[in-house]
Amino acid sequence: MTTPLDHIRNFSIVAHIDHGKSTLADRLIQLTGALEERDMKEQVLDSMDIERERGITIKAQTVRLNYRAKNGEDYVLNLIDTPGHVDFAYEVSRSLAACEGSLLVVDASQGVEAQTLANVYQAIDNNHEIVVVLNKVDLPAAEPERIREQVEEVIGLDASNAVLISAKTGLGVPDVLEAIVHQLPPPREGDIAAPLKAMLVDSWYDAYLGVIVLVRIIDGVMKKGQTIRMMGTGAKYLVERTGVFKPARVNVDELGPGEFGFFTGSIKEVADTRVGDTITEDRRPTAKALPGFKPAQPVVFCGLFPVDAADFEDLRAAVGKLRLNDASFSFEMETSAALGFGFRCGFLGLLHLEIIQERLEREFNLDLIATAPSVVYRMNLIDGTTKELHNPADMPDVVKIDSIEEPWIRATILTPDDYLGGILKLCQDRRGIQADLSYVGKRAMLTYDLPLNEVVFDFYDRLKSISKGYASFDYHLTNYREGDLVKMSILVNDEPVDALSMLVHRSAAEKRGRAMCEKLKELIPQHLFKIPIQAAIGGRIIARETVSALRKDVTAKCYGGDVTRKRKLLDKQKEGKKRMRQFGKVDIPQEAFIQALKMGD
Ligand SMILES: Nc1nc2c(ncn2[C@@H]2O[C@H](COP(=O)(O)OP(=O)(O)OP(=O)(O)O)[C@@H](O)[C@H]2O)c(=O)[nH]1
Repeated sequence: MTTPLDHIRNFSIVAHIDHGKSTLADRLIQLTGALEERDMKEQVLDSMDIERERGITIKAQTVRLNYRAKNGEDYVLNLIDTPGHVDFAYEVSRSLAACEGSLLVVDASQGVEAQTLANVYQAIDNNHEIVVVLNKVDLPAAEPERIREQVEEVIGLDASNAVLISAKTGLGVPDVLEAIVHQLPPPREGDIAAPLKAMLVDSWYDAYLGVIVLVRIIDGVMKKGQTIRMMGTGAKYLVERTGVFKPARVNVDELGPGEFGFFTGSIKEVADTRVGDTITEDRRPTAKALPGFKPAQPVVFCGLFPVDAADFEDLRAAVGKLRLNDASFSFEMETSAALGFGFRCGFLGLLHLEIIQERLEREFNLDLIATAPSVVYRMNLIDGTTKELHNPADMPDVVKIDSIEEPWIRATILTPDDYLGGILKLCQDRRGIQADLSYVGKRAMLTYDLPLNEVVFDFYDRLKSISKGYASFDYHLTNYREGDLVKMSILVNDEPVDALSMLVHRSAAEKRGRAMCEKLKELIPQHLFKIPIQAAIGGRIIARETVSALRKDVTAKCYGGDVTRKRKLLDKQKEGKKRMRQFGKVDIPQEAFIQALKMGD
């Protein structure tokens, strides 16, 4: 039996990272009895280990909560989880498009932050009703009244009904459930007699069931035995199972208007499902498809190579597996003169890159070398064509290039006033153009336009260190702009190392070249000969360092017959070698490829 529309509430939780979204979600699940206490692992929504360890949420999930309100009525509350990090802003936007309301969680000791703003504006853009939740009122530093005013002043939301809670102790959380029922609207439309119309919200691969597709039903019903059609791709599938997450998977007979749930059918790959696509019944299709979404585009690319060339096939299998569950991660084979066979991989951002790299190393036990992350450049060629460049090594001959365009972002940074000077300098050094500066209480809110290429390396780390962790940051891509960009090559022992080449702005080339050479000098161990390290643009050397030659044998110290000691030292040396790659005659440690890019400006 399906639930009447006016007894359904579909909502998400939007918040700045660490303001307590997952803790609140856990509490709501617990209070509505969706999980037995003993099954209640901390943060059940963040199912993957890495997510739990890092305390971030990657995959948007949804949970059905059954709630008997104080008025005695039974409601179905669907909580749609959204990730909080900027790299996954796209997933946030599509989850929001599938529901009618949001809980805006703000840490009452911290106040409004950059991602609070970015996420709540997206909810407002999706016509959401919003319940303001001020969390962490148990903390001595909490100032709920001040933060309530701040929310009204900065975001322009009415916060007079704000719910004051501690997700940690549980204080006030029952009021959140009442607020969901009384302040958020039921689904706006939904005709059970109409042809099936459902939105494809998400999909992922499950080892037992194959591809699981999360849907939001708009009209009609979805049930086992139906042949459904994906209107965007035209593909047809037989529905084998329908169900909901509580958060454990539970089969149901059918899904009706306004409801969230999943279905399975013999869908082979996640790539066969397009998020935002409209699903209808093949026999009786709906007349009009939903507007749909643009697919998430990778914005950062890097090469991933096995340290040991013999691991290439394992790497191929591993990236294939990861891709099954993450359509926003892309890869294609790449060969590098320096690193051999590997893959050029595309990511939504740097965090996404780090997560994938970590999963490959940890879950698949691979030792990897990641090359310099690069953004996607547009090359306008003299012959009138335009080429997208994902890899600096593929840069066309300069004489063929008319102009190069690079992606720009608009960044919002909130920071205590004390650190403003340092942050302005950082943005200026990264070719930023200031668009606005205003104040949110005692904090400065900075808006900057920046080239993405200057942000992908270590902008976020630098921002955090300059502001001692107090500044918050969010960005979105805006447009492509022409830039005076050149390809800088790095030569080690006179051999170009293609994996270290990068595009840089001409004005920054020398500084960056020098910094790279200095860093590499520290990272490359001494050999028995002198190793020159050079940075070059075309044939012109712009920076140079030398690793001096090593004279002594490490074992020379162990005179006499202490064989074990000698063996230990040699083993240690071997251990150190494991994560090195040989280039010509030179061993370069794995970490050099990422470390060399971190500039201490
Ligand atoms: N004192 C106190 N701490 C809280 C409260 N709610 C959450 N926390 C803590 O704040 C930290 C962040 O909470 P999370 O629920 O992981 O935050 P989140 O917003 O889900 O973070 P992401 O999933 O990374 O976006 C955790 O260490 C929580 O234990 C609260 O009411 N009081």
